[in-house]
Amino acid sequence: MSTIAAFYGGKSILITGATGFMGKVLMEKLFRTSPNLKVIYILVRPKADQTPQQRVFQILNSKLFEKVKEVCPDVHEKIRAISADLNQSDFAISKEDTQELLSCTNIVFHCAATVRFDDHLRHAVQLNVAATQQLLLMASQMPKLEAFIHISTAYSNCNLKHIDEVIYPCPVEPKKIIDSMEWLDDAVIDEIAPKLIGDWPNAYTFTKALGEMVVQQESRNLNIAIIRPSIVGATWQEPFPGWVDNLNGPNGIIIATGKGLLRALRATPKDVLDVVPVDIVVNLTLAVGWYMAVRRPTSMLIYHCTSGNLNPCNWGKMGPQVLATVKKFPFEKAFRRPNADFTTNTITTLYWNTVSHRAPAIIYDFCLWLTGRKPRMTKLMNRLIRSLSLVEYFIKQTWEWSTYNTEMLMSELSPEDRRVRTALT
Ligand SMILES: CCCCCCCCCCCCCCCCCCCCCC(=O)SCCNC(=O)CCNC(=O)[C@H](O)C(C)(C)COP(=O)(O)OP(=O)(O)OC[C@H]1O[C@@H](n2cnc3c(N)ncnc32)[C@H](O)[C@@H]1OP(=O)(O)O
Ligand SMILES: NC(=O)C1=CN([C@@H]2O[C@H](COP(=O)(O)OP(=O)(O)OC[C@H]3O[C@@H](n4cnc5c(N)ncnc54)[C@H](OP(=O)(O)O)[C@@H]3O)[C@@H](O)[C@H]2O)C=CC1
Repeated sequence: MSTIAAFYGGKSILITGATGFMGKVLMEKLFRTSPNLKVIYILVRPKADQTPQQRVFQILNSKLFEKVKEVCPDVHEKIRAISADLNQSDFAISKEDTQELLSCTNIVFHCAATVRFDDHLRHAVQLNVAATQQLLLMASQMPKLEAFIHISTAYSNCNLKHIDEVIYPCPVEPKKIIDSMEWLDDAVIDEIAPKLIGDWPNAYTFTKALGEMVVQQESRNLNIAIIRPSIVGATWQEPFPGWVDNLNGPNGIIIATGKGLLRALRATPKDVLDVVPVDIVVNLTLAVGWYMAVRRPTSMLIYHCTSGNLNPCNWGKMGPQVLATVKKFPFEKAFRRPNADFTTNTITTLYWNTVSHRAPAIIYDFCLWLTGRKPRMTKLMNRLIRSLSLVEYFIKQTWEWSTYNTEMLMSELSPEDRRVRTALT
């Protein structure tokens, strides 16, 4: 058994964001490789008229957890869904549940966040900054806590071109932002948000940077690490290739290409696109949890989970591979046969958006209308074009991330663990 997997045996683990894309894969890996762990506490909010327990039941019965049921048949007993809402100042967790979390937790993985690029600043601050501050306060009251792992993003300092594994000071003090959100109304926040966000592209990356500052300021005597993944894509190997459950990041664009919706994408073929599979991010996350708890570094460490300088992939390689794959494995109910190409400037992008995206959608909807069916393609195409405009910032430029700490950690792993966890190189 791997040293890292053995480490998590008998542990009580708290995961926030466990119902999300990354959180599910993290939870699955823990149950599959450390079935003798004691318990995984997950903070779950009620959603779409499902109770937290119903949501957990649905996740455990999904394809992602098929292997877990074989190696950890008592998984239902080992998962503790705690009703919580990180939008509330006290997380709306009951006193009993809070007491159990504080007295039992050994490891915290903080994955929860709002990852939308168009979120209101108030919501992004509450979730990505204030909730992190509140969780750190809780963690400081956990006598058995061995490590606190905070998931940030490699783009928290995307206003810089070269990013080291350090925390960069933000121009605004996080506590002041949190306090001001409590008394400013939405209209005023909308007015001042662009000035507050400054040269960050959106509220998401700005509040993730603030969240890192809060982790640094409120670390007290906690044993903390921050992980910064770049663009996280579908699973590469574990528990099986190609698993994804959302349209975020690359997923929506690849699916839109496969469905024949996307015909033109503004990107420069030679530019490196920094994508990492979610199982690689999770492997690093578990390795960091083990390293921080066992080796106890004297200071907080930041780990970049990026592929650009270890195993670079550029658009000129990624694009044709995606096209070939979606042609080889065609999507059901595709709008058109997949075919797409890069545009390299605003004019050609506007032209192809009109000719290949908007016009065919309008014609298709007109036919739907003529035949008495509800038009829907124009709305979907506009959503896709809007999504592309929001991710364009991340596509049209490249960054350099140093990976010294991540490579140092890899060198500390046993041969067995290194075999499993170092697919980045
Ligand atoms: C040769 C050419 C080959 C071409 C192929 C080559 C491919 C190669 C690989 C490509 C690599 C690209 C890299 C991208 C860079 C990512 C940068 C991430 C960097 C930071 C990473 C992070 O650290 S964090 C990352 C996660 N954070 C996001 O990535 C948030 C984005 N996202 C949103 O911020 C919201 O999504 C946003 C957009 C507001 C919409 O918001 P919205 O309200 O309009 O839409 P919603 O998402 O709410 O979805 C409501 C309805 O729209 C439908 N829909 C949504 N997206 C859709 C879509 N793309 N295509 C169709 N349909 C879509 C959905 O199915 C729903 O349908 P329904 O209503 O029926 O349920
Ligand atoms: N995906 C990516 O490309 C990247 C992601 N990251 C980071 O990884 C982490 C996980 O991202 P990802 O899994 O993609 O995000 P998801 O949006 O898939 O998951 C977000 C998680 O946070 C939870 N959450 C959101 N709001 C609340 C709330 N009010 N109360 C309780 N829980 C809440 C969600 O719960 P619910 O299911 O109820 O909505 C969900 O479990 C984030 O910190 C993100 O910044 C970093 C780099 C890249």
